[in-house]
Amino acid sequence: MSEPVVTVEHGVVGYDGRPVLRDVSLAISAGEVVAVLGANGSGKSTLIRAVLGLVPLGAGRVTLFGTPLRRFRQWHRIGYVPQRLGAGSGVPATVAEVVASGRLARRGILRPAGRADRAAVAGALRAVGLADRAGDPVATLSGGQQQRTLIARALAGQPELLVLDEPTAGVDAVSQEAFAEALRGFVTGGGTVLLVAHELGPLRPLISRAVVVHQGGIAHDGAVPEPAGHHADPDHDHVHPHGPEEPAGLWSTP
Ligand SMILES: Nc1ncnc2c1ncn2[C@@H]1O[C@H](COP(=O)(O)OP(=O)(O)OP(=O)(O)O)[C@@H](O)[C@H]1O
Repeated sequence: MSEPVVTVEHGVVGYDGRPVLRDVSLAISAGEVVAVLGANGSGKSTLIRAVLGLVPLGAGRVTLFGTPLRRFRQWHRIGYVPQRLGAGSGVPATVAEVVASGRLARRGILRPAGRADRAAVAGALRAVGLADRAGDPVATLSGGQQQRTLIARALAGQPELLVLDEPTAGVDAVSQEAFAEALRGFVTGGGTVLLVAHELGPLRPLISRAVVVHQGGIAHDGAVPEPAGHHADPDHDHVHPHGPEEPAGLWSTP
């Protein structure tokens, strides 16, 4: 089997001496689409930020594409979309400029954009359904369109791994569908995805594996849990047991 894209071994992360993740181990293989789920404040963002080296590990080990995190330099292989900034960030850049900034790690700051850069930007804009807004200032877009712009920015770098923190939170239904479509294209092309989500919505059919963070550890690693309320569906086959390990409130967070 090919080398895992991401591994976390006995990861411990805390802020100001307060532990958030106590002992987390995880391995993600190429082509997987892994959703990190869990209640508010359970440490989902902390987990993916630790994977990217944005918060330090108190103990344990992370590798990316087989290389220990501290020696990893091939950041062009990873696209990251952080949790959404608040509205009205006042960025005057156009949609195309923001997406083009996703090429910087590939082309180096000083080299002018070439044909491959322009093609990648155009392709990423098409993938998220924003080709017709390329010249518009980002600030004139809806929140969902702004989020799609950030996803296009990550796609433009033609990464092998996409890391997304709540990509569809507070995003309108049209943008959620557009995002799911873009992600489907990325995965069909062999990409690997690690995302944090509260609600999977239209992403649900794309997710191959769910990891539930609960009380500093991983409470579940496997099939995507059913959303709350699903049991009431008349066609729901009741075959799985309700164990005490089901974290309360997993699907009921706002
Ligand atoms: N930079 C920070 N400094 C101090 N504490 C932090 C910091 N970032 C997160 N925390 C705390 O760590 C805990 C986990 O936060 P994290 O953002 O990882 O959770 P989450 O599961 O992603 O939550 P949400 O679903 O609300 O985004 C929370 O109690 C949070 O308040």
